[in-house]
Amino acid sequence: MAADRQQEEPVAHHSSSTPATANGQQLGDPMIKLAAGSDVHQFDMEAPPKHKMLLEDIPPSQQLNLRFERICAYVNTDYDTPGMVTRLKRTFDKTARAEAEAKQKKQILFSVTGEMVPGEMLALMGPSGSGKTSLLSIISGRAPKAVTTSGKVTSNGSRFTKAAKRRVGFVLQDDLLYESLTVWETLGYAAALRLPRGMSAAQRAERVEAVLLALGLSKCRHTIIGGFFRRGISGGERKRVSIGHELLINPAILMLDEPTSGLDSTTALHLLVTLRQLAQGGRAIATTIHQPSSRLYLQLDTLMLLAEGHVAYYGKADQVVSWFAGLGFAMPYGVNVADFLLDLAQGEVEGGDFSRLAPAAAAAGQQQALYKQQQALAAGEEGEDAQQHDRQAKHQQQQGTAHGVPAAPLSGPAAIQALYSSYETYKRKHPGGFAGEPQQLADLQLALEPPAAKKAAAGDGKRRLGGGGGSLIERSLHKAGSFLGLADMGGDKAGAESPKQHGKAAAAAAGDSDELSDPADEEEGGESPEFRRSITRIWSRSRSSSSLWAGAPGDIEAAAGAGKGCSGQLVAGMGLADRGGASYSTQLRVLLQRHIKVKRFESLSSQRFLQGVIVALITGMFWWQRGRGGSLLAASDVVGLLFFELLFPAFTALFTSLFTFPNDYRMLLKERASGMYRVSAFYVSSALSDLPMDCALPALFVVIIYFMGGLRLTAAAFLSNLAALVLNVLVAQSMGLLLGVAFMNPKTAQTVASIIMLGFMLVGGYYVRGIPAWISWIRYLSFVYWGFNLLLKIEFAGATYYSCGASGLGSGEAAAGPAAAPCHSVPDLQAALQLPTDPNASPALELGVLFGMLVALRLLVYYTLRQKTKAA
Ligand SMILES: Nc1ncnc2c1ncn2[C@@H]1O[C@H](COP(=O)(O)OP(=O)(O)OP(=O)(O)O)[C@@H](O)[C@H]1O
Repeated sequence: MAADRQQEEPVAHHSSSTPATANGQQLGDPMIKLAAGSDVHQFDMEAPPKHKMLLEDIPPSQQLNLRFERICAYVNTDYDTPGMVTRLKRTFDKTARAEAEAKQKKQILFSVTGEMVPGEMLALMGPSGSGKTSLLSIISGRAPKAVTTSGKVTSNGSRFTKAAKRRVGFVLQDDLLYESLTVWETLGYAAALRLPRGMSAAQRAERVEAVLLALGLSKCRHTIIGGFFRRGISGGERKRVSIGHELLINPAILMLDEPTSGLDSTTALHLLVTLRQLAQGGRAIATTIHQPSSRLYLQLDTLMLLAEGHVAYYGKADQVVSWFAGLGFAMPYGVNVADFLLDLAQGEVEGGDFSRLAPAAAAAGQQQALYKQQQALAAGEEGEDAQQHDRQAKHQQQQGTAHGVPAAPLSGPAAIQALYSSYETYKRKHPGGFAGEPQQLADLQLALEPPAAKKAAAGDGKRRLGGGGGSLIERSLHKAGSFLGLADMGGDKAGAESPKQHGKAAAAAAGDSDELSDPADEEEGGESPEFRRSITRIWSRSRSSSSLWAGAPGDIEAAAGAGKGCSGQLVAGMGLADRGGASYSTQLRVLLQRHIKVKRFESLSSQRFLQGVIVALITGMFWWQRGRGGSLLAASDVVGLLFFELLFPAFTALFTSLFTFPNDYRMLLKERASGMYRVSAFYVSSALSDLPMDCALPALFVVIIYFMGGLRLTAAAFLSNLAALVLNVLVAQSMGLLLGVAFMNPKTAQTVASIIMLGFMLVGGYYVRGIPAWISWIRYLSFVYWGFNLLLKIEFAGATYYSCGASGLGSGEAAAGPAAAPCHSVPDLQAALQLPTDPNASPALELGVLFGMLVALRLLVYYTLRQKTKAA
């Protein structure tokens, strides 16, 4: 195929040849532009010459051939009831656990085998829900844990190692990018994290430039990605940035999930042209694609059509029409090939020639035909319908002799089954199961056709490939004709043919036009990279196929586990990709910078500041200079002030941090899957990036209320108060992070957090003093309790307060003092104010417990985050 493309290069002069038309479409132009390598770039406004545009080719020695064998996948048919109760039940109740395990599994992929070959673009097509995304995520090692898989994935015939996985670029269906970063920043940070540590900053910048150029993103390099609230780059540009993110590492394998969805057809074409060029540079590319236009379809090399999780076709993209025509499903005239394929895979196309179909397919057809007959009889068909039915019955007698089945057109589930059964039959006879090479197509005829036809087909197979002659562009146009349902690119007969005739003619045309060139021709001009690539491809295909299909046909079924053709083993070596190229310190630095940049538009920070200042001012007004009073009454108010000073910043920090990891979780999973950094680097940098704000807010709060409230006026007391508050805030924040990461659902986390905080507040030592002994231990779990005790010690240690007047609290405390009778100093402040701790005792215990809590919670957060990323 690569060799074919090489031949297609020097054909610019053919651009003046008569463009063929089908359905009013100009066929010639796109083909000619695509075939003529240099003209391709006229699609791109800012495209530089080709040699500059693309990343460096992958040398043959570094190319990767990814083979996936007998991939099966299962999911639960029933959803998991979310929530803590279910989880607790599962943990402690054996029956509930058994029930959960026994939940019925639905098979979504059925023994799918194929390969990604360097130099080729494999398209996964199929109706929605046919399993395209699942297959792609399984072979890339990114399948969610909820999907049970079996089968085998190998690269270059060996285990798909972590090192090999690092060379895989995977573009998700949804573009997962930070909205507040610019295009340049997005790619720049990714380059800093993903490229080998040996690369200099200048080399990395060069790589980013190359990617920007290759994807036509230079113009929007300084535009932010944007999102719902802040407009940024366009949808097409977003998609290209996502692809660029993966291209940075110059991957040997690139997988893309629906890269063209949401794009207009021209932008989608630009994208596929670029992808095709990247493939030609020695990369193996696989992409799921929904409904490509004819122009887009022409970019595809290999096609795997999935129908309800089964392979209905796997082979050359330009042979698919003839393949299905050969099975009796002719493409109607004027239909886009992609539409036709999707209709087929959904059983929307009537057809099926039982004399050629596999026994299983024929059986399905037989059932359907019998059913139809019964229905027709029951309905008492009359007139034209009855005659037609009669004609069909006669036709069945003539055609259906091969398998002894009636021949009525198939549709619906029977047609789908017929399609994949036929492919499975073919696969058993053909190592590797790759359809569409001319010789194999000839074999298909031999395998499926009645004996009389075999002789002629065998004769055809002996014809010298390429004997049909004609220029490359003619052959290319011929191919286009077969895609679009034209039997003859001259266009004189095509329009007049019936769909059935047309299908057969298309089959013949495609068989003629897709002939491999003689390798000797290629060697005339020396061994070109394209030629080497094609050799690699052929070598790798033959090698892998021999290892795969060494057993006799039917071995797969014999080895079946839970499903047909499934080994029942988990896919080997499907762990996360290895670490990224950057050193740990670089990861920390780059992630820290990125975290800070990502928050550049966060109005939350200024809102939190404003909120803190206003609340502090109100508090200061209410407690205005109460700390200066010296009376027991003033001391009592100060206790309240200290408790509030502690609670407010702790609450704010805890509830804000609940969102930290749930917001970043998907990004973390995506980037971890690419091995960009360690979870710990992400975690530490995230915590560090929050630190300035976490310290600045309580500091501001403390400064305002400390002096307005008239608390102890010594530097040591002020700084200690501030430090204690920051420590407490960090503990509260860690608790918020833990709840956030444990539930990953901010709503649930909020509910749990409010219960916990309320509990901690109540047992904190201010509201309830006489907690029943059996439950009083709970306060030791409360960081509020320890923080409050610490603040009390800082404020009241060694201080003298006076009890004045009959109440013992006094009201004229401003003038109070030893001289103001009847005031007297209070010997035991703890007893007088019912404090939870002795203010004169050492604060070491409180400090130790709070530090311990901080460390323990942070470790727990890290552990939980790791577990979550592993389990995802
Ligand atoms: N984790 C899961 N839990 C339950 N069902 C799942 C899960 N993942 C996939 N499926 C089911 O598997 C089938 C294939 O899904 P998949 O997303 O692979 O299809 P698709 O061909 O990519 O569809 P689309 O084109 O709409 O993206 C669907 O029926 C889907 O509902």
